[in-house]
Amino acid sequence: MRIKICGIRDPLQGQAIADNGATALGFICVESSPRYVTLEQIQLVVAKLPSHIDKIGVFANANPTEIAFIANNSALTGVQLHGNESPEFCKQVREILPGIEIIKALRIRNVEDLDNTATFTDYVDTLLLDAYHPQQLGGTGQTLDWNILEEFKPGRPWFLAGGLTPDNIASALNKVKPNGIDLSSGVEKAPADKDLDKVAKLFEQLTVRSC
Ligand SMILES: O=C(O)c1ccccc1NCC(=O)[C@H](O)[C@H](O)COP(=O)(O)O
Repeated sequence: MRIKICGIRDPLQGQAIADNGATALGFICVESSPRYVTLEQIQLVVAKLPSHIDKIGVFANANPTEIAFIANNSALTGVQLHGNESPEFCKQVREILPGIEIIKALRIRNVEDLDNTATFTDYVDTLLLDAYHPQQLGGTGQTLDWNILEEFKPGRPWFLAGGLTPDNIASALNKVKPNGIDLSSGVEKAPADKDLDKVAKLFEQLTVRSC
């Protein structure tokens, strides 16, 4: 299973989280977020990471040229579109960035929102399901309704996100069978300042489950 830890800013924290077993790290390229990172900060983190770690830039309603500039200049392996991007927009980004994983994040309120994920299947590599919050796009710490996800089998691999923590990850994975998980505030001391003890506890929980 893929394990993505999002909202990384500090190079040493990024390295430690990768050493713990994360398969992907996420960088928030959304200026209004308290986890925002500049291109230069991403470059410093990426320089410390092994090549097998996926490096994902998170954007929201950004210009495709800006997305491509950051992706190409920081060796990102993927971009996560976390705003109101349309399937057509995802297709455009995929054409501009061939060879880069395109992840579409969708904020799920109900079964209708879940059904809407099918409109993206042909235009993205991966889906990410996050909780809905009326004011914030992501990193909210809110969980979505796992009950409606029990039978969710989209035509693309998918990440479960939204309010996951070392304390609830086992319950989430008992109900839901995603291809990956994504955590941010559940393993933080403060926005973009990751708590390495919580990260270690997360991996302990995941190891216990896989035994
Ligand atoms: O984390 C942010 O601040 C953020 C801001 C704007 C768009 C997306 C953002 N985060 C995207 C992520 O992938 C988070 O990991 C995801 O929302 C889950 O966050 P959390 O509920 O805190 O685990």
